[in-house]
Amino acid sequence: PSLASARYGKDNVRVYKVHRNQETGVQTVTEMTVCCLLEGAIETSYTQADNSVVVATDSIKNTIYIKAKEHPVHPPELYASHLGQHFLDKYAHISAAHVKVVVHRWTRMEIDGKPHPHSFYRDGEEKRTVEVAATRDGISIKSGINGLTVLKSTGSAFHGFVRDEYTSLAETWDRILSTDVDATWAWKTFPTIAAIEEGVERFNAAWESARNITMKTFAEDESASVQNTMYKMCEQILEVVPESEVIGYSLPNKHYFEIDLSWHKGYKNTGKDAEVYAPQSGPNGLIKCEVSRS
Ligand SMILES: O=c1[nH]c(=O)c2nn[nH]c2[nH]1
Repeated sequence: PSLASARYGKDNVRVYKVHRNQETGVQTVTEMTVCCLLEGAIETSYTQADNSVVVATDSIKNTIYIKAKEHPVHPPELYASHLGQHFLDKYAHISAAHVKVVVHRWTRMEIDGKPHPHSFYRDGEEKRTVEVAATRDGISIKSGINGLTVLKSTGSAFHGFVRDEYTSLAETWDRILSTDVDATWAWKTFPTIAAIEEGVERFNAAWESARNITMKTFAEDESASVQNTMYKMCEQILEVVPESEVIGYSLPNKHYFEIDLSWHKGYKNTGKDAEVYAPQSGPNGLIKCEVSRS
């Protein structure tokens, strides 16, 4: 047997960092969960119990905190790139560092109509994500939004699909559409950290654009299907984020079933009279796509 692939490191490293503006007293917080895995000339640690090539996962965990102290943690793309590049610079036998950063929401409270200097709340379990692969050929970055749960009560249809002896689903011109948005945008590979720092504002701008495009398209599109609506989102993000190369979406179709209540005093609760629905935990549709620039 031979080792086909190997990477190891520390997962679920929770990091919090505060920035204190001494002049204004305004404090800003970032909370993230980090996974950092290393690849390289580490085969003998698996095949021959040779630990001399192992940067301990505990040391990797320490490095995650130290790099958060040394570098900005926002935008997460910059922090993840600094963290990944560190392992290439420090350990000649490491060929790649794979860093995943999941940023949690701490939205500043507005108290009596004013932003509070040091109080925040979790307005949703939506996450901002970054996956970085730092290699000696450059740094590839995939940014994303995960767990943004949305629903529209109309403006969604699904008809004209294959109808055969396996089909029981009724066609609809007016249905609820709900999903948990998992969107990603992969950047052109950056040759160096310097190239990333040059124009670093691109990352926050892209996240804002992707989030706004997702919500606006979801809300305004007279959706013919999840497939077509998500494709429209991809087209727009490619256009608005010129350095993006591939846009991906993975959208569960979280069904809300009509409930026929006609057995009870002839209640009308289906079709255009439907008001009370049964939200389904599963099964759910799952619609995926990746759209590239060319
Ligand atoms: O938007 C949808 N796409 C599908 O492929 C599908 N299949 N059942 N319902 C569906 N809704």
